[in-house]
Amino acid sequence: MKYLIKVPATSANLGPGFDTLGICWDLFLKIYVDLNSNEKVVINKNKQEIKKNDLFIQALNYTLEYLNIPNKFYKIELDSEIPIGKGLGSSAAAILGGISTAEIISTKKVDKIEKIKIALNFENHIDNLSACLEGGVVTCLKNENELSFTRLPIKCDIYGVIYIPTYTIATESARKILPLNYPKEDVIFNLQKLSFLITGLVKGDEDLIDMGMEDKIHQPYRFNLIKEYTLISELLNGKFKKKVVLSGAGPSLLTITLSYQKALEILKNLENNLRNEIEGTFRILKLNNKGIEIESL
Ligand SMILES: Nc1ncnc2c1ncn2[C@@H]1O[C@H](COP(=O)(O)OP(=O)(O)O)[C@@H](O)[C@H]1O
Ligand SMILES: N[C@@H](CCOP(=O)(O)O)C(=O)O
Repeated sequence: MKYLIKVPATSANLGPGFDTLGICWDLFLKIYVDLNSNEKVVINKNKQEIKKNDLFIQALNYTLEYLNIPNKFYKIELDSEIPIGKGLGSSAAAILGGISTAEIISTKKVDKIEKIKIALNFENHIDNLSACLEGGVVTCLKNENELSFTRLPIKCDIYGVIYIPTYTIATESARKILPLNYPKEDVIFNLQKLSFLITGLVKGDEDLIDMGMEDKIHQPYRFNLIKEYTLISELLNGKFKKKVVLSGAGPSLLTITLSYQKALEILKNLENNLRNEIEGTFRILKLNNKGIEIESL
């Protein structure tokens, strides 16, 4: 038996939805699982063996043990399109990829909340995790008593134009720089912006989305780490009246639009104007409404 598991990239936060909102993209960690194997091996697409401390292997082994699966053989090949440490949820994809692979190997069903609970042993970002599992745009809830997520009822297409710098920022360090407490005005600012953003996404109203894509909880501290922010946001603000947010904890920068033509226009403009000034890459991402997919090969 052979399977392909496609685990999507995600952008957490979307500006004001810090630790709350996540969007799922058509960009994947692809996991090829062959159960007709007489060894246990996990390799990358260059046929190099993956190290045991990799999050995928850790989550796979943890889940196999959790499901009480005695030694089974498998050959797994990982082929990832998701850049690591750029704010596109590569770690959430690796963890959920490991959990979903264990599910396939074991033939036991693990429900979505159980998957999140297993994943929380490895990282705490329920915004990435729930968007990756569920697809679409997801809002999530985690406190001492509750763990839940739900997908926004969005009917429109959504395109992200994303700038991916050449350097990485570890999410852990981008969290350490945030304050412990916030002024009431900043919290109110975010609540108001988040309400507009969610309403704009649900109504398919790009003006409301643009009004909502601002934040005072994490971005003012994190933008300082991203030297290209001012150039990119001035261009997008001036020419297209668009807001730029961090994808996750950064360093990637993101704007969203409901029209592919507009996404293309923004992309070309950014590339043409900033080609000689910045080193990273621009690309268009499309909303993925499916979340994790499993195909028999
Ligand atoms: N298979 C893997 N894929 C992605 N990240 C991994 C993997 N295994 C371990 N990691 C760790 O997770 C980090 C990336 O996670 P994070 O900083 O949250 O960024 P991202 O936005 O890409 O998820 C890497 O620097 C690495 O230390
Ligand atoms: N809400 C988290 C999301 C981190 O996402 P990542 O893709 O950058 O790991 C945060 O903002 O810290």
